[in-house]
This record gives sequence, structure tokens and C-alpha cells, in this order.
Amino acid sequence: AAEGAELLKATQLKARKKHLRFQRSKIHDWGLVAQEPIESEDLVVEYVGELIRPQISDIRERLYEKMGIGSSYLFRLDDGYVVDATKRGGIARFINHSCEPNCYTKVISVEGQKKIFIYAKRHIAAGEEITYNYKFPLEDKKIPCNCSSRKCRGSLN
Ligand SMILES: Nc1ncnc2c1ncn2[C@@H]1O[C@H](CN(CC[C@H](N)C(=O)O)CC2CN(CCC(c3ccccc3)c3ccccc3)C2)[C@@H](O)[C@H]1O
Repeated sequence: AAEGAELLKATQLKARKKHLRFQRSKIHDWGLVAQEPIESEDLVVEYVGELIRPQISDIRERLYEKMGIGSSYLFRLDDGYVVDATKRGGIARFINHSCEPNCYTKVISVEGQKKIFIYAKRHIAAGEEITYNYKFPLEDKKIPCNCSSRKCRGSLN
């Protein structure tokens, strides 16, 4: 049953993939834009990258900082593990944050492998930019938020 569900998900993702394009974003640099309408609760995309242990991600984060890459394509999981999409990443790495997002993320363990899926939390019209809440931990050094939604909190962290 699990494999079946997994296979179905994979085909859904493949079908969906051709209707997502990364384009210039009004929020920041590049973003992921829906080319066709997406129904609420539909699976949009998987955040594909390398699953790395907390210790490794700290080292990589410092490395990326040194390389001037700044905020990298790291997706932090609750248990400290990180999915790093910097080298080998899918299009989901271009998704920007919004304080009033149209998607949400869900971490699902498939045969012990943690996978991050992004689902629509409402109907998304063609041409809309895909967004989710990054849920960055609060920090002193603020990254100003440019989501321009009514409930914008003003910063990502
Ligand atoms: N609501 C928001 N308001 C204001 N800012 C927002 C909002 N949402 C997201 N952001 C910004 O987007 C970041 C997240 N970002 C989401 C996508 C991004 N739009 C983009 O265009 O890539 C992915 C990261 C951006 N970085 C790019 C690195 C790139 C690089 C770095 C330096 C020089 C050249 C290139 C790089 C390239 C190749 C390999 C490694 C790094 C990764 C957040 O950390 C924040 O800075």
C-alpha cells in the first residue's frame, strides 16, 4: 500500500512539475509560479535535496556564509536534520516565504527516509507565486519580509 501511495505521489509530482516555473518574483529574486490552477490540499512539489545531519549542516551553513552565499537552500526539519538543496536541489528551492502563504509543508517518513512535501492550503490561480511560511527561528539580525501580505510580520526571522 505504501509503495502504491508513493508511486501515485511520484506520478502526481511529475504531472505537476511541468506546470510550475521559476520566474522573477515580486517577493525576492526568483520564485516558483503556478502555470495552471491548483486545488486546495493538492500536492504541489517535493522539496528535494540532500538529507544531512545537524552537525554537517552547521559546517555547510558556515561554508555558505563564507562563500557569500548567505541564506542558502537549507530546509531545517524539527529534529535538527536539514535538507540541503544547494548542490542537488529541486525547483522547490525557489519557493519564497509569505506571512499569508498559499501552501504549507509536511514532512513524511517514507521507509525511514524523511521527505518534505508542499501542499496547497487553498485554491491557487494560474500565475500566482507559490509560497509557504518558512517558520524561521526568531533572531536579532532580521531579514526584512517583502511578502506584502496584510498580516506581514515584517521579517522572516
Ligand atoms: N518574503 C520574503 N521577503 C524577503 N526575502 C525573502 C522572502 N522569501 C524569501 N526571501 C529570500 O530568499 C531566500 C530563500 N531563497 C528562496 C529563493 C530565492 N528567492 C532565490 O531567488 O533564490 C533561497 C535562498 C536565496 N539564496 C540564493 C543563493 C544563491 C546565490 C547567493 C549569492 C550569490 C549568487 C547566488 C546560490 C546559488 C547557487 C548555489 C548556492 C546559492 C538561496 C531567503 O533566505 C530570503 O533571503
